[in-house]
Amino acid sequence: MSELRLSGVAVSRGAGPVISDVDVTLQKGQVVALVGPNGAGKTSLLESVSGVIPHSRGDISIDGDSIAKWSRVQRSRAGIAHIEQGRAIFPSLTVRENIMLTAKSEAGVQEALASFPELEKRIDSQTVLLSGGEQQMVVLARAFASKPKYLLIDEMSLGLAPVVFMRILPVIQKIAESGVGVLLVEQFTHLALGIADEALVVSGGRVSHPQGPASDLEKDPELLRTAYLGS
Ligand SMILES: Nc1ncnc2c1ncn2[C@@H]1O[C@H](COP(=O)(O)OP(=O)(O)OP(=O)(O)O)[C@@H](O)[C@H]1O
Repeated sequence: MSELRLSGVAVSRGAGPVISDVDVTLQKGQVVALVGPNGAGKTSLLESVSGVIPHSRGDISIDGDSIAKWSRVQRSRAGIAHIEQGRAIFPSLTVRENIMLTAKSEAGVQEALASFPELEKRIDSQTVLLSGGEQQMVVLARAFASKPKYLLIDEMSLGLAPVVFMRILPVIQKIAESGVGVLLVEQFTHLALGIADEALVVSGGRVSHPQGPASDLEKDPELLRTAYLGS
């Protein structure tokens, strides 16, 4: 089965677990939104999947193989890409040079650019000269050029106006349609639910609404509010 699976995962930081008992299944081509209030443990969870920090309980597997003991590099080679919070670009490099870091060849850059037409005209600009939204496109293009199977995205909208982020969302959707499983952590909950196939809510270090159709939460503000409150 081609899927990234978290089963009963807990992640500890310092004194004890910041998030526990999380089950997530992410299939290729699917967008799963992981939403919840600040401090709920979303970033910690993504970090435990890509191997930035270890998980303390449960199991994480891809395509049926446990990756619990794998290093960050092994997970990345197996196809897990992680866009961490903040604009992780190299500002003094051009857009082409940034994408080349993962694409490795000019053909790979061209292939990535086909999904990011907005970047084509800026390809030889220094990335620092781009707008915040364009810089996030570069971050996405670089992740896409690494040909991930699973892409973890942590709050790409930070520092962006919703209207700017709304230009990025269809690109994330297109990446998923190309066969990548996307686990999306996003502060603009409704925008994330709008492109997600499935969603779960975490609150107070627990899953307060288990993974299910994103439309259930999108259409029912009371259900979403209750889940955010953690009850
Ligand atoms: N490096 C760290 N060391 C110790 N505790 C941390 C560390 N990073 C986060 N925490 C704590 O872990 C808990 C979960 O934080 P985390 O950033 O994972 O949540 P989040 O849901 O992503 O929140 P936000 O939306 O604000 O980023 C918080 O109580 C936070 O204070």
